[in-house]
Order: sequence, then C-alpha cells, then structure tokens
Amino acid sequence: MAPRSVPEPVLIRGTGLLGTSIGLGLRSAGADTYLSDPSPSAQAVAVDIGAGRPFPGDITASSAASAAVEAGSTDGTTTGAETAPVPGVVVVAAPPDVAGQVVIDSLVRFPGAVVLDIASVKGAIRREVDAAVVGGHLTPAQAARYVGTHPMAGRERSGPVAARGALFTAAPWVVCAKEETSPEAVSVAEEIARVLGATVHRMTAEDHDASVALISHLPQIAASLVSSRLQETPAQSLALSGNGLRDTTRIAASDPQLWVQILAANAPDILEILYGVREDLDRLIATMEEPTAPGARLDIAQLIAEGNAGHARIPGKHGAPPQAFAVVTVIVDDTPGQISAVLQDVGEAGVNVEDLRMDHSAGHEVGMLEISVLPGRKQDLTDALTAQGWKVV
Ligand SMILES: NC(=O)c1ccc[n+]([C@@H]2O[C@H](COP(=O)([O-])OP(=O)(O)OC[C@H]3O[C@@H](n4cnc5c(N)ncnc54)[C@H](O)[C@@H]3O)[C@@H](O)[C@H]2O)c1
Ligand SMILES: O=C(O)C(=O)C[C@]1(C(=O)O)C=C[C@@H](O)C=C1
Repeated sequence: MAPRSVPEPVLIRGTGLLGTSIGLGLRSAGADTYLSDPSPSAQAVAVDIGAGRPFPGDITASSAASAAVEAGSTDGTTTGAETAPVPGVVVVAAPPDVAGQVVIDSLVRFPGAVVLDIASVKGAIRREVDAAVVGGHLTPAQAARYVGTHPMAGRERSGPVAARGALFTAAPWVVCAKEETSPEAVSVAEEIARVLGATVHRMTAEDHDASVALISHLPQIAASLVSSRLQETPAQSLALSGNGLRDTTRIAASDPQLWVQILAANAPDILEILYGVREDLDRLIATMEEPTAPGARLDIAQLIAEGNAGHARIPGKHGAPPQAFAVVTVIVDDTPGQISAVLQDVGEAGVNVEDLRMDHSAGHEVGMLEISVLPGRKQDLTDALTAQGWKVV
C-alpha cells in the first residue's frame, strides 16, 4: 500500500548507505521502489537487502558493466527487453560531486517526476540546476520539479551493507525549496521525509550550508584532527582509551572520498568557523605556555565553561529542548542474547528507553549497557533490574 501522497514508483539513484537506507525505509512503509547505481555490486547488494527492485534499462554511465547488465548477461535480474517503469519520484542519493548532474539528467529523462537529492551541501547543486536553466539545458518548468533536501542522519560507514531502514527516525530532514519550486514537489519531498520518520525543517540552501558548516562539518574536522594525533601513539597508551576519546572520534572513521567532496563544496562557510577556532586555539596555546601566570587558570576555566554553554544548547531527542536523562548502567556478559534479555526486563518494568549505548572496557569480557531513562524512572528501573538479578552500577 502506497504511503499517502508519495507518487510511485520511487526510483533511487545511488544505492550506498543513504540510498539503500531510504529504499529500506520506503519499502517497509509499503512503497514500490526501484534502484539504480553505476556500481553493479552496490546495486545488487541493495536489491538483496530488500531496498527495492533493479531499475530495468541503463540510466547510469555507459560502462561496459552496465551494458552487460542491459544485455542480461550478469545476474539475470535485469534485461534490456523489460519495459522501464515511469517513476513518480526520483531520489538522487549519489555522491555530492555528481549529484547535480544526476538531478539534471533525471529532470530531463523523467518528465513527470518530482526529483529530490539528499546531498550534504545544498548551494552547489542548486547553482548547477539554475545554471542549466540559464544555459538552456533545462526549462524553468523542469527545474521547478527539483527540491534539494538533506537528512541529518548518517553513519561513519558507507555502502549498502551499512544501510538501516530506521536511520532517519526522529532525525531532522532539511527541505530547501525556492519560490519557483512547485508546491507539489515540496509536499512530495516533505512526505518522503515524514514517511521515513524524520522531522521536516524548511530553510534556504544558503542557511542550510551555513548551519551544517558548524553542526556537521566542524565536528568531522575536529574528530579527524584529534584522531590523526593517534597515528604514532604507542599501543600501551591506546590501551587506556576510554569514553572521552571514543565520544570525540567516532566519525573520524568516515569515508575520505565523501568528505573531500563535502568540505570542498562548503569551503567558504567552513573557513569562517575555522578562523574562530584558530583564535580560541591560539589563546589556549598562549595560556598553556605559561600555565602559572596570573589569569591563566581563569582563561582555561573560561574556555571549558564556554564549551559547557555551547554543549547545553544542543537539542535533545526528537528536536526537543535538551533534557538530562538519567542513565542506568547494567553490566552484561559479552555473549549473544544478553542485551535482548535486559531490554525484555526493562519492558516488563514498564520503563521507556530514551537512549541506549553499549561500552566495552578494554581487555574485559563484559559490556556496560547504558540505558537512558526519564530521571523520575531511574530508581524504579534500578530496583526492577536488580530484582531480576542484573548487576546495576
Ligand atoms: N553518509 C552520511 O552520513 C550522509 C548523510 C546524509 C546525506 N549524505 C549524502 O548522501 C549521498 C550518498 O552518500 P552515502 O553515504 O550513501 O555514500 P556511499 O558511498 O555509501 O554511496 C554512494 C553511491 O552512489 C553511487 N554513485 C556514484 N556515482 C553515481 C551516479 N552518477 N549516479 C548514481 N549513483 C552514483 C556509488 O556507486 C555509491 O554506491 C551523498 O551526497 C552524501 O553527501 C550522506
Ligand atoms: O552520525 C554520523 O555518522 C553522520 O555521518 C551524520 C552526519 C552529521 O554530521 O550529522 C554527517 C554528514 C551528513 O551530511 C549528515 C549527517
């Protein structure tokens, strides 16, 4: 059964982490999805995972591999003889540096379809589409079917194997329409975001790019800079790693290929922020060079306090104001079935899990399951789990 106001079928161009996650989410909402990727293996994995059917015919780069698929000589799922369906929506989930071209190609190739992209930087693609109109490659009516969007959810891994249908649940999803954008295209883009469980935020491409420079691109740079210090670190130092390091470096594992495109496409906005960071860093270095000088400790305290103030402004779950959840930490054996057994008991105690994370301490065969709950429920949960024989710390 099709979700309300998402015209089917939905064609997803680019079946990596994001495209496959969108396919999985839409499929579980009952939508009919087709998949296309110039990498035959990325497309085949996405199909196998259940994100949709292969789109018949070759709409990717005219590579030998895709020609072979058209001739029906690979896995047999696609043949040149099959009639290509007419998509109602095209979701472009290709890397940022080709997303603009794939958007333009989709607007021309599929005359009735709403076309949206989900690339991490919006201004550059908007400018490519506008330039195609000025250059006569697109009509204004074709360009009006395009909506730039950006789900603020992802992972530090790429490719379809890392995909999750629930990736977008409760995440912000930015929709960047222009005055000329057709209202139908905007409502289709917003409905897709909602069907996938996200919360829609409307803004201009310029405001979006300035925002993500700070809330997404700076954190990536910071994680990479911190982690790059670890390259020559002796193993005995790394063995002491705790949550401080893990919390600040998870996204340092991200794909360099993707991030070189994101950072290059948003360089002016990122630079503004980096200048500010450089000032703070210079101030800290000067202070640390003479840590006992009068005022030095106050300077350090101020820097940490400024961090406290900024951190306190990060919104909480579902975009709500930050809320301090209480954490109940349970020690579990590092064996299959332990986490589900704890969660079963949490459910039976009638306590809602607001957040969940698992930590392993180096060299120990146990894990620490951190269950975030509303502060008023902490004691109830601690008592209930202790009564069930769990070790709560
Ligand atoms: N990774 C994240 O956390 C994240 C979050 C939000 C948005 N995005 C955006 O989503 C898009 C995809 O990122 P990803 O993380 O899924 O990357 P990915 O590397 O996992 O997947 C990209 C896929 O696009 C395919 N591709 C390459 N050229 C193509 C073309 N011309 N036409 C169609 N497909 C093509 C690749 O073969 C690959 O399978 C990017 O624009 C990225 O900025 C990423
Ligand atoms: O959490 C992650 O691993 C992400 O990659 C998420 C994240 C982000 O910065 O929030 C990264 C880049 C995307 O454009 C959108 C989302």
